[in-house]
Amino acid sequence: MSADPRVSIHPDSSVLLAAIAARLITKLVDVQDRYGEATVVLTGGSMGIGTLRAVAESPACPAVDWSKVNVWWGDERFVDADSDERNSRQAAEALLDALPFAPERVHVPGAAGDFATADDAAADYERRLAEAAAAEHAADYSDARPDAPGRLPRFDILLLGVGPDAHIASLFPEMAGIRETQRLVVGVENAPKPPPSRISLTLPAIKSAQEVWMVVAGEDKAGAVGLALAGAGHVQVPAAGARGRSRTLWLIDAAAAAKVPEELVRKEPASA
Ligand SMILES: O=C(O)[C@H](O)[C@@H](O)[C@H](O)[C@H](O)COP(=O)(O)O
Repeated sequence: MSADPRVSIHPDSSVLLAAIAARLITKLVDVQDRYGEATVVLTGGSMGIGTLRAVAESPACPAVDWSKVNVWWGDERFVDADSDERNSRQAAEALLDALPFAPERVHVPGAAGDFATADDAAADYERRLAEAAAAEHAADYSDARPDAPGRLPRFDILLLGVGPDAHIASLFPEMAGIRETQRLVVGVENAPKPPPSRISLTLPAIKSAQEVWMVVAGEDKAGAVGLALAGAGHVQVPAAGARGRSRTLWLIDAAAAAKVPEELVRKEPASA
């Protein structure tokens, strides 16, 4: 089961980021109302980190009980733990350090100093996901979630940026990661976007999320966005394969929307 994409276009990237932040806060509050906790999967890049900064700046930020938010990463750069290139470190600076997140709920993928290879760190991350899935299974959170797949905890919202080549997380066109159908996490070497070593959820893991939100801005993304929404194959255009179980939301600015098929466009009010 997966949801067809819906597209929401905002005039520019700063309006877009504020709108994504408002939407994310509202969604986290709704999920917490229902289950007592909520799970978000973060991503890197300017839009992934910009979203977190916008959440921190939002007046509605305190509406979320941040101590009951579970955090995972859709991908991480396999570099030393204290490197500024780490998605998790950038996320900490943008949002997590300023709020009362519970350390045991924040699941940072392994770093280069702790594992010999990105594959080793990926295997560790996959094991931790399975442990979280098993723990959830014993708790109310999963009782309310009969559709949760066995090897993954439930992901309520999974954020993805999109590269100009249409990569998502660290799944790049034509490479092994985007072709993976069994493993949930892979180590990636020779990524075309630096740094070259990375860890990434695979498409089956991404597609387990209840909601997948694609957060994209800039005219250099228009081609990738247009192809993805026109239904290209996911091996060539990884972003085309990203789908949530109940919602697939493309939150994009006008520049990135230049090549979106007209029938998919749903205009947001400028003030949204
Ligand atoms: O670690 C990373 O580099 C990312 O997770 C990557 O998938 C990113 O989200 C896209 O490249 C979009 O990045 P921008 O938002 O900066 O264009």
